[in-house]
Amino acid sequence: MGSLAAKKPHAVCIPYPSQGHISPMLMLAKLLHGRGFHITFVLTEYNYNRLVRSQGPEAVKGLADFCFETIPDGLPASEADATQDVPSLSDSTTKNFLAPFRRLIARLNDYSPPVSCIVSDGVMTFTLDAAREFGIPEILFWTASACGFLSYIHYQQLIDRGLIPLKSEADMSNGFLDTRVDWIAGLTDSMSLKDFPSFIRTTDAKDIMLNFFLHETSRVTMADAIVINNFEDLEAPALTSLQKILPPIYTVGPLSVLARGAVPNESPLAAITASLWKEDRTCLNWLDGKQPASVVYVNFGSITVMTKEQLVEFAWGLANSRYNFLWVIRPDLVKGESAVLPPDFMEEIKERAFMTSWCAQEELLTHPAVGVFLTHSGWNSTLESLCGGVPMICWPFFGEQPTNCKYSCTDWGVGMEIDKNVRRNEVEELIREMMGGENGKKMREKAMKWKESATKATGPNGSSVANLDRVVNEVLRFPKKKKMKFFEEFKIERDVLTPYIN
Ligand SMILES: O=c1ccn([C@@H]2O[C@H](COP(=O)(O)OP(=O)(O)O[C@H]3O[C@H](CO)[C@@H](O)[C@H](O)[C@H]3O)[C@@H](O)[C@H]2O)c(=O)[nH]1
Repeated sequence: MGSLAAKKPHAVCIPYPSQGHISPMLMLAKLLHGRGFHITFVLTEYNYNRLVRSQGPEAVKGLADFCFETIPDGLPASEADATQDVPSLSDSTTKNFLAPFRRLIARLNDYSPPVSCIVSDGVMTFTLDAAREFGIPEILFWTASACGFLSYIHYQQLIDRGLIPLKSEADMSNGFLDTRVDWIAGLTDSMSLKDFPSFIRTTDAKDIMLNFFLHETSRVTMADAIVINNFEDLEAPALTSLQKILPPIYTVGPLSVLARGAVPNESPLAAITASLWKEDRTCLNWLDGKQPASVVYVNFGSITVMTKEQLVEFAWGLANSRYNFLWVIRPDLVKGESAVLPPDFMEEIKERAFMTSWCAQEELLTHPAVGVFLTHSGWNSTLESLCGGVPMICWPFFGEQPTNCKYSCTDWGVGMEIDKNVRRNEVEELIREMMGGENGKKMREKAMKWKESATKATGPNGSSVANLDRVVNEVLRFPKKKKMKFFEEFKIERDVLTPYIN
């Protein structure tokens, strides 16, 4: 190993193994590479193979100083091009990932610049044990909203107050979820239980996802710093609260904007994308022929599933609105079956719709023809929509999506929610209101304001740029001695936690 290469800081970047986490981590990795880091990007074997199938072998070839490595995910082998079962995968990350991850770092230390820091997904905190063992700093990357993070962190308090787990299944629908939660500093006052990340909706104290988040959030305090895909103006109150209870937390987003132009077009890195499905780029050409703000864009991200009845309600709502629409239907969108739409619907919409199975969403949301985004409120989608100045119709599916939806519809003033039990009339009405009504106009203006704010944060002298430089210089390159006071400050009650783990 040449002496220059040996001196290069080496960051091992490891995302949680699903699309909504891999994409922003890849952007962060590219930004670190641009700041002089040797990068090892760790994928599960399953996702590595998917990336090769969707993008070709070039996608993972990398560069001499930007390498892809794999670890197994501990789940039964599969060649499917579908999102894995989230509870099984999450459970496996806590049980099966540490040993191969540790072996990978030891192996990397033998033949590349020694690993000098870890950049890990915020819900992959097993990596903190490896960082301790190798005596290197680690930052956690929280890929979702600050309001989502703050809500997850308070799961334990919801348990302590006897609010969760739910006492019976009836609590899901008898109004109990409307219970106000107005005692968490930094969360909007009108929060109720239904706005919390969805894993509280269980009667089982041993529920895998409830316990996964209790476990993960109890360990985040061990990190040297936390970075979040966000910008200061959007979530100031939640960020201020998080700052009081966590290690230093830095907003470094929206990464999709910050990463734009960070890699020169001629660099082989520019072509590397993390899309696990093959992108259909022809939809961008279809949009080119449409009037400004005249198209409804529909996409539910990489994990959402629905019943075929729900699919049909969305379909007729879209058709009856009479607007043009571009609908991305993932092959695994409908639970347990393929997504088949009625022939009369296909006939009805053939002149004014474009349907495909996966697209270059971030690019698409900056297209002037897009008027509204019908979304599941995943955090990347929400940010990409704000960065495109596009208001949203929200149909949250799970995780912190109800929290993102709540904020989109209230504090950020950019969204309207569709009832879980989706009906075609409601879809039609909301589309009409958003595309042609007074509310839609106001929300579009508000979304444009957030777009300006995001552009400012990621532009020259922007807060996200400055924050990224601070993390790089103060934490990753020249780490100070670890401060262990956070545990005491936050008072995580491990004894209370224990019964809920395992
Ligand atoms: O046709 C498509 C559909 C999606 N995407 C991209 O895929 C990502 C999807 O991410 P997101 O909108 O956050 O949705 P999920 O895939 O559902 O994301 C998971 O991860 C997010 C970040 O932690 C969480 O906010 C969500 O709740 C969680 O479900 C985005 O960058 C999209 O641009 C495409 O490029 N093309």
